[in-house]
Amino acid sequence: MTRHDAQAMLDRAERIATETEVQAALDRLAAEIGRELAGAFPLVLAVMGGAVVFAGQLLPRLRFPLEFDYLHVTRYRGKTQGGEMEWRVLPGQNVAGRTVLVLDDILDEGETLAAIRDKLVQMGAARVTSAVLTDKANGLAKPIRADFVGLEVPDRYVFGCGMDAYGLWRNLPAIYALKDA
Ligand SMILES: O=P(O)(O)OC[C@H]1O[C@H](OP(=O)(O)OP(=O)(O)O)[C@H](O)[C@@H]1O
Ligand code: HPA
Repeated sequence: MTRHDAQAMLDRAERIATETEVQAALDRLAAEIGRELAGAFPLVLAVMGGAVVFAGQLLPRLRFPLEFDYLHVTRYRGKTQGGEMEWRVLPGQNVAGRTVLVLDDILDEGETLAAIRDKLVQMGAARVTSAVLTDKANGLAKPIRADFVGLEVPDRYVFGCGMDAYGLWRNLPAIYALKDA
């Protein structure tokens, strides 16, 4: 896709959450997470690459001791339909015995987060919790619920705030839905 195509995609998209709404959701999420996990010295794991913006904006709002690390798993790979799960970076061995907080940008069909939870449990995590910036209201019986949810998004392909559309626009501070999705 060219720079022109990328701009045209954004111009045709519908904004579904403003930057102000995203920032308010982050404030609320941080407060909720603090109430639940402040005393747990959690290991916070960002799911690369979609969680990069969410993690970067949430972490400075968490005012308690924690450790940070990341894992990388993908199943969309620049497409708008999920496929086979590909682990690129496994969680480190430091998860054993820990309370873990997984951060991801979106809970869609739930396959990715469920696989991460199963992996962390298998690796000996004492407790696995999760926070997602967005939860897609797609009516599916998802295999996992997130403990902390920033914003509900409609059943459309969304992008911005770390989420990509065809590999693009993770850098937007607001959330958009593709016109034709
Ligand atoms: O609930 P699901 O239907 O499993 O989808 C959610 C996952 O899909 C996206 O990752 P993607 O595979 O696009 O990789 P990315 O993080 O590099 O964008 C997103 O970051 C979540 O991890
Ligand atoms: O709607 C979406 N947008 C971006 N990434 C995603 N990964 C799963 N669903 C989505």
